[in-house]
Amino acid sequence: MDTIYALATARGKAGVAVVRISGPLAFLAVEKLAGDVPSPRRTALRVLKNSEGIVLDEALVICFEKGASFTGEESAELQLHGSVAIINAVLQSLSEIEGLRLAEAGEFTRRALENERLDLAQVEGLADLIEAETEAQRRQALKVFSGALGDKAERWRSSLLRAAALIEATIDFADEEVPTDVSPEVLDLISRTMTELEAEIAGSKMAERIRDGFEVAIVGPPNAGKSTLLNALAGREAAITSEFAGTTRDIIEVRMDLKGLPVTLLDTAGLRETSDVVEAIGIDRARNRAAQADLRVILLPSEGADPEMPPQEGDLVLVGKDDQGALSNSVSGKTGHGIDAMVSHIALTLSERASDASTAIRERHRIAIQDALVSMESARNEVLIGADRAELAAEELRRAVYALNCLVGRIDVENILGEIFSSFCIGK
Ligand SMILES: Nc1nc2c(c(=O)[nH]1)N(C=O)[C@@H](CNc1ccc(C(=O)N[C@@H](CCC(=O)O)C(=O)O)cc1)CN2
Ligand SMILES: Nc1nc2c(ncn2[C@@H]2O[C@H](COP(=O)(O)OP(=O)(O)OP(=O)(O)O)[C@@H](O)[C@H]2O)c(=O)[nH]1
Ligand SMILES: [Mg+2]
Repeated sequence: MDTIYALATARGKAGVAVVRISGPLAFLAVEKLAGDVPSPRRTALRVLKNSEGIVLDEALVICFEKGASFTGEESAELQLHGSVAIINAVLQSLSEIEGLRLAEAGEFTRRALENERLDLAQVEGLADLIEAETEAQRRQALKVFSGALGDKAERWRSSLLRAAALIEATIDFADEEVPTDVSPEVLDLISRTMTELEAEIAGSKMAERIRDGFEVAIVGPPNAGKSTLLNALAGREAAITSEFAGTTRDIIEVRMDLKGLPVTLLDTAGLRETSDVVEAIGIDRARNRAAQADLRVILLPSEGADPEMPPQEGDLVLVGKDDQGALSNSVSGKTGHGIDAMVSHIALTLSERASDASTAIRERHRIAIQDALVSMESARNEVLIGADRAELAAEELRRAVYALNCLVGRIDVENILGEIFSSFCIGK
């Protein structure tokens, strides 16, 4: 096993930079740079020197013994002054030590997985935790990182294994005079587990939304003030505005943290009949994207005007350009009137939906759970057909267990690891 090292903090100037080392030679590397190996898990202030005795930095050094570290391996941290030159000098010195090499992206976490410090779902939670930009994303990722999905999978798994064991027992004792009928208990175990899996699937779309962000589209006729409103929300001139109807053509996207929720706001072309070919393309795009968005803010040019798109549940229909707030349902990108109320409504609507989110946060999870459900459904049918189908029922249950094993990465890991770790940074 190689000993790996990497900068664990972001590149560039910073107060402190952390270099991580993990593997069998981690302590040796510390000894070469710091002169000794400080007591494990205690911060020690040391002067770091390279092999020629040149002082590189005064740093805090922490050693973690094998079996008691993030990776599970012998590891160490060098907490340096965060200067580019110091980081480069320290990384250079480490590279000169025989048996050490620079870590690949996510390699520390990969080792934590291999040493069973984390399961696969936790690794994915950790990836999301590092990516998290809003409060909702942080909470969701932390839940998965702390093992919530793995815990559930373990419960489902043991229910299915128990059902399989009950069935297998009847196969072994099929010759007995009065075999006990286990099917009610088996059916109950399967049904209850299926209900839980179905709930998990139902909430997974919402969990993916929290991960990737909600889309909120601003739609309405040309000149309603859509782009001005977007700019007001974004706090910058993201879209061109003008007094000419038909100014916006492409969809303009602005990513925002809306009261803790990740939201991509979409400004769209004003909807109208037009003979301008390019404008018509823009209007087509606007309609399609807006129809797919999680929520629409439909801007009307005046009170009582017909909405350009039929509002769906949760959509906001507002009259634009109402600078003084003369109307109750209105907004002005120019004066900011009504914007707070609008943002509150959007945040409330989306967070109500977000509360249905499950711990299955990725498509991979949803597919594994769906696979398990298909097998459980078949198992249930076999049990219902009768005792002579016991072997088939047990086989289907084993298949469902296999799918759950994939979910937490007990098996079939290698081919998905590459994809998962490609999103990690070096040093994690
Ligand atoms: N400086 C520093 N801060 C950090 C990390 C780190 O590696 N270094 N982390 C890294 O991502 C996170 C903390 N996660 C960690 C998880 C496990 C262990 C660890 O040593 N685990 C041992 C001992 C557990 C214990 O003492 O209770 C183990 O699991 O055996 C360390 C950090 C966030 N902050
Ligand atoms: N008084 C007032 N004028 C506004 C307001 N919002 C926009 N305007 C003006 O109305 C005109 C059109 O604004 P835009 O934001 O470009 O309108 P739009 O809905 O994006 O128009 P298209 O891109 O053509 O669909 C510009 O001259 C803006 O300055 C507002 O809240 N109050
Ligand atoms: Mg516009």
